[in-house]
Amino acid sequence: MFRKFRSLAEADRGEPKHRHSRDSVRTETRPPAPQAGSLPGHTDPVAVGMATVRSDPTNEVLEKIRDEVEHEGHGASHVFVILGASGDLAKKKIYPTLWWLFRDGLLPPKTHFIGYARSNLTLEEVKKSCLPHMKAVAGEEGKLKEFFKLNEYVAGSYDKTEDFQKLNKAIEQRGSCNRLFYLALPPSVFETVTLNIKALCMAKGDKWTRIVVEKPFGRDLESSNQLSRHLAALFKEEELYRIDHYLGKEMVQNLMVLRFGNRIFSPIWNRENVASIVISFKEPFGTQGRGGYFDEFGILRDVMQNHLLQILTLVAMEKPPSTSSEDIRNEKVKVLRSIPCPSMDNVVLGQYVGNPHGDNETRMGYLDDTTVPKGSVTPTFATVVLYVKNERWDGVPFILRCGKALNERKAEVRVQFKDVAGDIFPAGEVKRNELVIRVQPSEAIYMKMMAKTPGMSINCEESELDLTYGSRYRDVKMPDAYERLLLDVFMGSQIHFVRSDELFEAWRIFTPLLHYIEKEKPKPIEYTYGSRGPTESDQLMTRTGFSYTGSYIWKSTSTGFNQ
Ligand SMILES: NC(=O)C1=CN([C@@H]2O[C@H](COP(=O)(O)OP(=O)(O)OC[C@H]3O[C@@H](n4cnc5c(N)ncnc54)[C@H](OP(=O)(O)O)[C@@H]3O)[C@@H](O)[C@H]2O)C=CC1
Ligand SMILES: O=C1O[C@H](COP(=O)(O)O)[C@@H](O)[C@H](O)[C@H]1O
Repeated sequence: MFRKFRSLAEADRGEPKHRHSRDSVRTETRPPAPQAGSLPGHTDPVAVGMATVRSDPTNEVLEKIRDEVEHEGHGASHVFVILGASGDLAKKKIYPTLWWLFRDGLLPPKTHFIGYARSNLTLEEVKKSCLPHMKAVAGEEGKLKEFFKLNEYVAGSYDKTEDFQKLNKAIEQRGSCNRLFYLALPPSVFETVTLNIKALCMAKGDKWTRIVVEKPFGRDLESSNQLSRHLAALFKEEELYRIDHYLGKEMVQNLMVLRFGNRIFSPIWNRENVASIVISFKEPFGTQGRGGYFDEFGILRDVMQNHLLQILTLVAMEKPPSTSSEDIRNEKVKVLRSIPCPSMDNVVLGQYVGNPHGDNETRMGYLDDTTVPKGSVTPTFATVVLYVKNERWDGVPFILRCGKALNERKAEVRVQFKDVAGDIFPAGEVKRNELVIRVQPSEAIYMKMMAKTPGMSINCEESELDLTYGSRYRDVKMPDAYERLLLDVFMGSQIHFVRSDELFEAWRIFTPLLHYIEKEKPKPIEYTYGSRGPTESDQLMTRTGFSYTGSYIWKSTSTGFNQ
């Protein structure tokens, strides 16, 4: 009755050959409930099957998980502490995510939530600020009330011992419990907060503590290493969960299955066949008053060094021996270690200016944002071409592109294949194949390919094999990236979290470029709000191996697709 599926915990233990149905997991081969204090690799009954929860059109899996949570929960209490509870991330992402997980019965029973921040707030005030983002609907009032009943708010500084003693007391009120600390905090208080957690708030006895860390993980190699050393002195690597929320996105997670679950791609996934790989991130809005934060980091640190580079590793890595987090992350690190720092010739930096013909918002350039320092040269757009110097990829450009205030919202991976050798068709008729994995919006995988024009003609035309999720998986509700990732933290799976050596390599690749920008302050190329970015970016892409013909026309036949 229930679909056969593997839980993330099973995957993380690297058990490729087990294909238990949910029932068999429960009745026959289910691993023992984790002992309190267990760390990654041990199955948490709560999380079993979470990867497919929202994919089941009939919600049977969801029901089943609820049932298991209720009847087979191993009994430990959990306290989830949100440090920085008064902030933007907490109200827009963390509280809403916890609410959705709670609402769907996916959290362990006896989970409590403690918000902690300097502001003197009441729980009622925290609730008021989060509610608009929680998307609760009519009929959920009772459940919502239950959720907030499990919440409390503690006001305290980020550096005083007595405040963390107070926090610890609040946690202890919940009895002996596993503790999760989510650091939704500015980097400036990171060190003092973690020192205080370690000194005063760790779980006792057989219970575990997990620390979830949000980016930025430093601002260059040196500062990141310093932070890593600091954290390593306090916590074990398996206690640290460095979030890159792109690793929680459906299509990013799908890369593994697409690549290693299909025979068809593996033989062509190499330098013999691939001309270029473009990994893009586009946003149609500017800094929207967040310019103060953004200006300190710029688009390279904000998006490219983390999200796009993480995607690159999943596209380029060799097949790991198993699906365990360590095996996967070992392969990702190998890819990063094969990437030399980019040369300035292979970099285009841009900054948006207002569109004089636009509306109020789009008329504003980056420098018109009052929170941005005057004359800032911080890039809001970047294209950087990287090369993976290994046997599989040597010479293939990995073109990373990201920008704010562009013409559309889009994140995608575009694998462009080489021209057909010995072409027998009229010159220019046959275009390159492309495999496009659209991460957002409206998830899709499509292969652009040549086909005979239907009918009496014998011409070739561009067409596609199209897996549009909106029509193929019409009733599926995709979980938000944070939902998957927070559940992973509860279950102790680190597959979708960044390990410290990955972080080291990511900063190694980008630090010389970042330092060059800081020192030399090259003026970024202006591009208009709402455009595709600087034309110099297209030129760089063409020069390094991407070919754009502009001839492809997509005809949507799907009713489920709404772009
Ligand atoms: N299942 C589905 O939902 C499917 C949807 N489609 C849709 O069809 C449309 C076209 O498909 P797409 O694959 O993008 O094909 P296109 O050939 O239109 O675009 C290919 C690539 O070329 C880039 N590009 C666009 N204009 C230029 C230019 N002037 N110079 C250089 N590069 C350029 C685009 O980048 P840039 O981002 O900069 O514009 C894009 O990366 C898209 O909206 C796509 O989402 C297609 C197939 C299936
Ligand atoms: O990490 C970040 O990501 C968001 C984009 O996330 P998405 O899930 O909406 O694609 C970006 O807006 C922000 O600047 C950056 O810090």
